[in-house]
Amino acid sequence: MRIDIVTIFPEFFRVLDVSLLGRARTAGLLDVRAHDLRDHAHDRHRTVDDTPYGGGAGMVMKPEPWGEALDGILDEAEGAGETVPTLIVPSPAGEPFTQAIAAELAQLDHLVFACGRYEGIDQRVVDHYEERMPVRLLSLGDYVLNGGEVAAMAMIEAVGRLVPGVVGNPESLVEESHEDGLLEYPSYTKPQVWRGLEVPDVLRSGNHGAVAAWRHEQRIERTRRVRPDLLGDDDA
Ligand SMILES: CN1CCCC[C@@H]1Cn1ccc2ccc(-c3n[nH]c(N)c3C#N)cc21
Repeated sequence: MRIDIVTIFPEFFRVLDVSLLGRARTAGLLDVRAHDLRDHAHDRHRTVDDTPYGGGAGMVMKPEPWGEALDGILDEAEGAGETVPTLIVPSPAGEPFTQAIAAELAQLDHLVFACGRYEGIDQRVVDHYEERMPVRLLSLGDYVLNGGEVAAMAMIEAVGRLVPGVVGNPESLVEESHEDGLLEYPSYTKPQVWRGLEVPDVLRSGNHGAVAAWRHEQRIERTRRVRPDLLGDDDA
């Protein structure tokens, strides 16, 4: 999978050079490229924002630098005969980002993240590119961030780890929280007793059926307690 990120803070994504996603990049499973939006602003101050039409506080990101940056990525993809990438725009006004959407995006060949700042990106950027490529406005959650970078990072990690081959043991992706609508079961490791707290006996029983049943019951109980909204009416 190729992932392009357009941002005024490309250095923010250097963290993607480490850990699991860093190894995936080295292995060629993920091709992540961060682009500096200011490289596409050609005035002396490399200006990417301006005052909002209609007045109001704050500044809005100008459409021209976005057009030049996104055209460059699209033109390269089209020139290489690749499938048209999907544009992901992190936004508090977007559709809630979920594990199901992460799994859907992990099937695609090429994602482009447009990370806004200030009060957001001129609406005509989304309107224009909806004519050229699939566009998804996605929200990380119901709270306000200062820009799209943190959301893009979270989405890239959630999607990247689902790309085949990135996670060494695909089994570890099964029964994760939200993977099948339930929260994950509690995990334990040695020592058997820590500060007077013991590992549940069933986990040391060697009875795999009993362990599986206990873990499933723990998932349902934890989901019912913490996230009853995830359960159907007859399970809540
Ligand atoms: C604060 N400032 C004025 C109010 C509107 C937002 C703006 C800041 N801002 C600019 C671009 C941008 C993109 C995403 C997000 C964002 N916030 N919360 C989420 N779940 C997000 C996502 N995903 C915030 C952004």
